[in-house]
Parts: sequence; C-alpha cells; structure tokens
Amino acid sequence: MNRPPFGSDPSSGVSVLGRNSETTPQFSDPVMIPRIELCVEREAGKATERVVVLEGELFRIGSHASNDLVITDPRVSRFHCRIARGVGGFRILDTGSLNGSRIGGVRVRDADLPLPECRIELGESIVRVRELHATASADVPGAPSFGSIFGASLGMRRLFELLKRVAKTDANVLIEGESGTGKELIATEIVRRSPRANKPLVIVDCGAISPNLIESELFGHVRGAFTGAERNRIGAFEAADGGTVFLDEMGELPLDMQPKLLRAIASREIRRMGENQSRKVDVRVIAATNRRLEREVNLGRFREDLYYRLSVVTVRVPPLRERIEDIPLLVNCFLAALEATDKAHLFTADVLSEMSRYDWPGNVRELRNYVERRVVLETEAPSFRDEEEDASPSSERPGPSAGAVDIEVPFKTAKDTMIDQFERAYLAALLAWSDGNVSRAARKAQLDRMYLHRLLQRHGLRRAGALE
Ligand SMILES: Nc1ncnc2c1ncn2[C@@H]1O[C@H](COP(=O)(O)OP(=O)(O)OP(=O)(O)O)[C@@H](O)[C@H]1O
Repeated sequence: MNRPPFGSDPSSGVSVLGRNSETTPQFSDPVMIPRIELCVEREAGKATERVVVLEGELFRIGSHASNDLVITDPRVSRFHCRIARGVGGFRILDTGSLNGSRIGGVRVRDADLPLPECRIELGESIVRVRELHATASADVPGAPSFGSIFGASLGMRRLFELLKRVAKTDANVLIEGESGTGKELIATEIVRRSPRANKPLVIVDCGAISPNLIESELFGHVRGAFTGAERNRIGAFEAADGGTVFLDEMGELPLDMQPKLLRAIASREIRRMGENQSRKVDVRVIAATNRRLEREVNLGRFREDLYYRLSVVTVRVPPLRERIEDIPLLVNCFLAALEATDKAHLFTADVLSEMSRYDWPGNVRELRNYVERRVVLETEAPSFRDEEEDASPSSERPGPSAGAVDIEVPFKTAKDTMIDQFERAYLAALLAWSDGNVSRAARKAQLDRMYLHRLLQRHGLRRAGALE
C-alpha cells in the first residue's frame, strides 16, 4: 500500500483520499511526552537510592542483566515486570514473576500505575514511581506512516522513530504484539530499509510447522536424514545467507529446538539434519511473538540465553484498542488500497465513533476486514453493534450466498471478502459445536490445532491472541 494523499469531505467522518492531492497530514507541533522517574528505595531488604527516568515506550524490571532496571534480589524474578506507556498514562504488567508485584500491598498483574506517585513492591525490594513534568520531544516524526505502516497516535509515531533507527543496524529484533497488530508488516519494513534490503528475506512461521519438521525447515536436511527425506534440502538459514530470517510466532518454537537456534545465532553456524559438518551462515534474525517471552522464560518454557540473543532490540506494537485515534487514518488507507475512496460516506462520524468504542480483538487485521466487508456489502449507515454481534463466536450468521456477487467490486477484493466471511461463519459454528474447545474443534474439522488457533486469532474469535 502506498502512502495515500488526503483531501477532506465534510459529509463523512473520514477525510477522503484525493488521488491527485500532494498533501499528507503532518504533526508539526512539538509533542509533549509524559515521563516518570523510578527510584529503587530498597534492594533485597537494604535501603538504597538509585534513580532512573523512563523515556522510552517500555521499561523492563528484573534481576537479569538485560533489564532496563536491574534489581539484585533473590526474590525478584529474572524478568519480573515491565512498565509500558498506555492510553493516557503508564501501565505495570507482571511478566509471570514467581513472587508477584504489589502496589500498596495488592498483587497486580496488569494495571494502570496510580500516579502521581506509588511504590511497587518486588520481593524484598521497593521501587518508587513518580510522575515528572512532560517534556517536548523532537524525536517524534511528523508523518503518520513508516512505509506501508500507518498510525497517527503518539505510540505509533514513536514506534516509527525507533524502527527508523533499528532498520539501519544489524541488530536482532524481537517484535511483540497481539495478533493482527502488524508485526509481519513491521519486519518487512525493517528489512526494506536495512543494509540487507537486496539480500534474501526468508519467513518461517514457527506456529504453523509441526514440531518434527521445524528443524529441517530452519536448517535443512540431507538425503536419508529421516523417513521421507528423499533428497537434500537447504533450510531457511542457508537460503537467507547474507540476508534476514523472519521467525514468526517465535513463542511456539519447541524447547528442544531452542539450543540449535541459539547456536545458529550466536556462532553463526548451522548443521543440516543428518550431517556432521557445520556450515557458516550470515543471517540477521527478526522474531515476532504474540506471547510474552519474558513470562515463558520465568516459567522455564523459553531459554533465557536465546531470549537474550533475540531481544537485542524489543519493539512493542500497541493493540488497536490502545490507539483508537488511528482508526480514521487506517480506514482511509484501506479505502485507498481497495480503490474505494468513493465509499468514504459509509464511515460517518457516528460509525467511527461506534468503531472507537469496540475492543478490536483481531486488531488492525480485523479493522481491515471490517472495512472490506462494508465496502463489498455497501451497507448504508451500518450499526457497529451488528458487527460486534457478528464477531461473537456464538453467531450463526449464514455464509455468503454464491449468487450474491457484485462485479463492480474488484475480483480479488470480492473473493477475499467471501473467504473471510466463510471462515468466520465456519469457525463460529465449529467453536459453538466444540463448546470452545480448540483441540476438539481441530479434530472435527481435520485441521492442525496450531493452524486453527491462528485462524481463530485472526478472526478475533479468541482472546488467546492477546499477550499473556
Ligand atoms: N499500522 C498498519 N497500517 C496498515 N496496515 C496494517 C497496519 N497494521 C496491520 N496492518 C494490516 O493488517 C494485517 C495484519 O498484519 P500482520 O500480518 O503484519 O499482523 P501480525 O501482527 O503479524 O499478525 P499475526 O500475529 O496474526 O501473524 C495486514 O493486512 C497488514 O497489512
């Protein structure tokens, strides 16, 4: 999708995309960035005073040396908790710590920080958090896009600034975000702007490959390595030599594969299955996950050393519900991509306002599907409530009728919309049949369980896509 130029139409809630206009909205006023100060008042039971100021989007606290605030306390987990910017404030998220995080004696898992001042209790340590005066930042880009990624919210524009810096380096990157927030888009955009742009980019979806095939997928095999290995095959790392491997759904990588991946990253060597000889490879790794890997590390389900190698830079993509101000811009972009800017009247100010109250469990992907559906069905003044009901797993909405075609809509758009509607209807009925049990549903539909899981996340029919 190219960056769309904007015009405006007072009759609709979104600005209409004028194809010949040169103007793109820019945010030229200095942006005020809220800041907080963290002071370690007590560490492992002893009084102390160490102060740090949170300037970025994400701040990790724990006993592991890679945290932004390292606390040396045997009762503090390696990745204990994190503080992130949220809507109009800051949130604390406990990342599966053993002894918990408390504020005022109350255990918190995911909560707004009660500012202007509060104290977080971690093990035998106390961190005081204090709100500081917001400062003007020159670091927030004015343009509400980064290549094909769009977002006008402060969170997204700060993300673009980070991506710009990350893209120029050769550092491994870990992209965290719920399903449908644009992680793959971000990975592709980083690669496009990196020194490896003209080298191969190989994408491996760790969640969609069965555990017994993943080693061959990543590192290849030689003939006879296992039953069915009839010829030599190179894996993703060799295919990407000199370029980049994008490991999607990193949290699904089986534990026994993790040391092999670590070796490939740390010593830049791989070994094809069934072969003794090692081969040198030069690959940048970008990984994405919709699970909290810190939590997986604390629980012993993900190797700490691999996490450390992968998360040289961590990029957190906020869910759409935390940046609802992006919705009008995204609607515009999708209308432009569909060559349907003349349908902007379907998105009145009232519709947009209803859309901003919806939770968007399927994030930007769900929003794009919603826009496509409205365009194809040409629903006049749609009530967003209908959509919410349609999205519920118990919905019995019938699938599209094969006869209902509109040749005014481009073939690909119409086909994608039909498939999308079919998938939603099928999955909703399947889940209703299995009482929400995904394994039973997968057996019934003869689908791979992981694949079904991803389909459900994609359609916003499962909260499991949420970072947990
Ligand atoms: N900020 C954005 N601007 C424009 N399009 C976006 C944006 N974010 C996501 N999209 C679109 O939403 C869809 C989903 O994006 P993508 O596949 O990158 O998400 P994801 O986080 O990798 O999802 P999953 O975890 O399910 O693989 C794509 O069509 C993508 O182009």
